[in-house]
Amino acid sequence: MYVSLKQDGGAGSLLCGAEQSSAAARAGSQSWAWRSQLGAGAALPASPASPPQVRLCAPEMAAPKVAVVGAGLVGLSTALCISEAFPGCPLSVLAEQFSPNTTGDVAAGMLIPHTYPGTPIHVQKQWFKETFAYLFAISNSAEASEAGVHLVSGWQVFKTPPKDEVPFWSDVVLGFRPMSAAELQKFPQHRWGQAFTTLKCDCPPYLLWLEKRLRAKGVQLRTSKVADLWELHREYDVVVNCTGVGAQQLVGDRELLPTRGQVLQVHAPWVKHFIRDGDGSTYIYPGIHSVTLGGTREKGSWSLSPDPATTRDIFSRCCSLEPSLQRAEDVRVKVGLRPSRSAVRLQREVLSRGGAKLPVVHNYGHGAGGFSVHRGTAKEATRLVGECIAALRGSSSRAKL
Ligand SMILES: Cc1cc2nc3c(=O)[nH]c(=O)nc-3n(C[C@H](O)[C@H](O)[C@H](O)COP(=O)(O)OP(=O)(O)OC[C@H]3O[C@@H](n4cnc5c(N)ncnc54)[C@H](O)[C@@H]3O)c2cc1C
Ligand SMILES: O=C([O-])CC(=O)C(=O)O
Repeated sequence: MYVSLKQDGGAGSLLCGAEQSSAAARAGSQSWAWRSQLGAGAALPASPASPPQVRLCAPEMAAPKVAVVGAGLVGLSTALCISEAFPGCPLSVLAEQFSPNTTGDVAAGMLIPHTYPGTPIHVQKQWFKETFAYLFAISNSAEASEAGVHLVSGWQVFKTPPKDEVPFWSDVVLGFRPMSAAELQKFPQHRWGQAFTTLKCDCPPYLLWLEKRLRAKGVQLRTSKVADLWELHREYDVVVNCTGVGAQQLVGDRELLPTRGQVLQVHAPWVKHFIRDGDGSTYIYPGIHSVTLGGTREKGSWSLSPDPATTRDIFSRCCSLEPSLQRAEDVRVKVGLRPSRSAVRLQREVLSRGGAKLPVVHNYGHGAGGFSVHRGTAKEATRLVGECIAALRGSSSRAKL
């Protein structure tokens, strides 16, 4: 894959080859030109693997106003992708909560995919690949420490070898291999394991980095609870729904359920490698400033209160994997609700009332794997926003005939 540097409106942006060619394909079907807002972003370095910028020119129609509802990992990364692809469209992020009060602020932010049974594996793999490539570029840039994005190596250990010894994501992470006998000696209760290097996004830093990039691009970030997406139709032309588990109430999605997760964050700076029990119940994930110990998965529970018995249980399970954690200090307990669904909902919908219409793009339901796929799903949501804009243009020019 080749990389080229594109100067545009005063702000450089790195576009990778594959994205440039799809940009050309998409731009071919849209021939508008929006006012460029790129000047505001000139102080920041280029975004790694930015999506294509589509120049749209419709003198007869103002640039469509876009609202992203939700300021968690998914809302912020989707807004960033939209602002990179459609720099002339006024964009706002509206959310009841921002970092440090979102689900991603609880998560370890490890890139180890979880399988969505309702999404084809090749699609999940593509989302993971795009996300990995995007974050790998950040981890290799001078932005890495501010963004909280870093490489981490370690082991996933199993009491009995899994059916799928080589998971679909094995050629995306770095250096995937079976563990050696010497490595397995560290885990006397486990018989088999995988060693690899992956990426981790520490939060809040990663979320704050996304917010900073959005502000630099002139995106408005507003605290606001939306009771009904339709209430946005007077002010916005396209709405993107990234409300996580909040979508259950907002759009009445009964397939979406919370999966409660409790984790501990501890000070144990000597722990440098991640350890994950292959059954997913117990994990130790070292970050830049603390180590995340987990976890739990309680389907259907909406409780955000930490449970002291669960805290003791997590600590004891982690100590049995890594006994040196007995010396860990400064234990903080966090709880979050994973937005669980059989498949991420990535879909266009047109709401209509009394003859008026509001195009909506849904992007929610990332469950336990939001970090692993967020850039890939943000790109797909951005493509769907492009379709909404093209449809608006079509109806605007038909109305003029
Ligand atoms: C304990 C735990 C550990 C995890 N570990 C990992 C991991 O290591 N790797 C990984 O890939 N994933 C992990 N995850 C999963 C990951 O954190 C989630 O998939 C991801 O954070 C979901 O992001 P989101 O933006 O969809 O949701 P959220 O962060 O919940 O954001 C939803 C946003 O929508 C807003 N909102 C909701 N309703 C409304 C409304 N009506 N009006 C206005 N705003 C609204 C909220 O205020 C918020 O801003 C973990 C999750 C948990 C809980
Ligand atoms: O399972 C893991 O490795 C971490 C995670 O994604 C979660 O707890 O949701």
